[in-house]
Amino acid sequence: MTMLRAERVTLGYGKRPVVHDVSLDITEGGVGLIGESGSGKTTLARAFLGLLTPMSGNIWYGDKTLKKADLRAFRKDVQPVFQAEALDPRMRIGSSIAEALPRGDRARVRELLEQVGLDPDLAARRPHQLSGGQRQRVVIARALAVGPGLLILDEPTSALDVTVQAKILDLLAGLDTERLLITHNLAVVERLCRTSHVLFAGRIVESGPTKDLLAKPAHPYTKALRDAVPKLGGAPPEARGRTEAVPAATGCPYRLRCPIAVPECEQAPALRDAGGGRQVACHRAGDVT
Ligand SMILES: Nc1ncnc2c1ncn2[C@@H]1O[C@H](COP(=O)(O)OP(=O)(O)OP(=O)(O)O)[C@@H](O)[C@H]1O
Repeated sequence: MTMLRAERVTLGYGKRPVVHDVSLDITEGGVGLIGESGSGKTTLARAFLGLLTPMSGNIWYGDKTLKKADLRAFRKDVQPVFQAEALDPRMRIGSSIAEALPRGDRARVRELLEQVGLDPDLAARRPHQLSGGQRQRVVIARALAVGPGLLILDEPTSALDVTVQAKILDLLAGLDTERLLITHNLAVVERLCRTSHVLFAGRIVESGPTKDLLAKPAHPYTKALRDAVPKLGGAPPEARGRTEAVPAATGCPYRLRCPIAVPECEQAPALRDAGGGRQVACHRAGDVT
């Protein structure tokens, strides 16, 4: 079942588009948006939350566009999970969660704290009296308060150390709520997202089942992301192409960094079907391995 759908969405600030002609469905099993800083992940998430109106294209919620949807129902059903730093430092944890509940139901606050693996007595504390991992659990409890069908998570674990990260990922994996997850961390999408989309310079360059995409990337950028994951005790990742080059304004946006670019890449490749539920925008997709 598709909960939300972006249909040929272009997004920007002022007149400057930063996400170009993106189509994607939020389906069961978790959907990941992967890409480096500035690739447009947060911008796309803001559009899915109804906080940014597309310059063109539509966001569909069921059979209605967000412009026409019942926004009260939508706001209950689709909840953001913000970074833990967004918690009000002056408010007690219990009040922060109660604020999200109708009539500030205190018994429900305790239930929610238990659901995210926290001692309900922590409700009396303020955010600075909790660890980073505990704070992130509070943020998740707050998002779950209204019983959403979909969580939109922006780097939910990036501020945490690896062992705490793993516990938060276990918690998220155990929830029966759908999720759209934004991250630059491939291990996170591997754990939580059945399907992933790789964004580069505001364009989807590759999509497909996460496992297949990481096992056998069809786009050189996906491969570079995968190969850049540091391995403990391993050699540093091989530097390929010019990793610092800005995206090309014309043709394939990745071509200035791409180690296998050819003159044909001056023409922008379309996102095309690559079989097995995968799509890729690369003239050299067959040569990436
Ligand atoms: N409020 C804003 N006003 C103008 N430009 C913006 C605004 N927010 C983001 N941008 C620009 O839009 C582009 C995409 O930014 P976005 O935050 O969506 O990327 P991101 O992939 O989420 O990056 P990060 O991982 O660093 O959060 C960038 O070029 C950024 O400078």
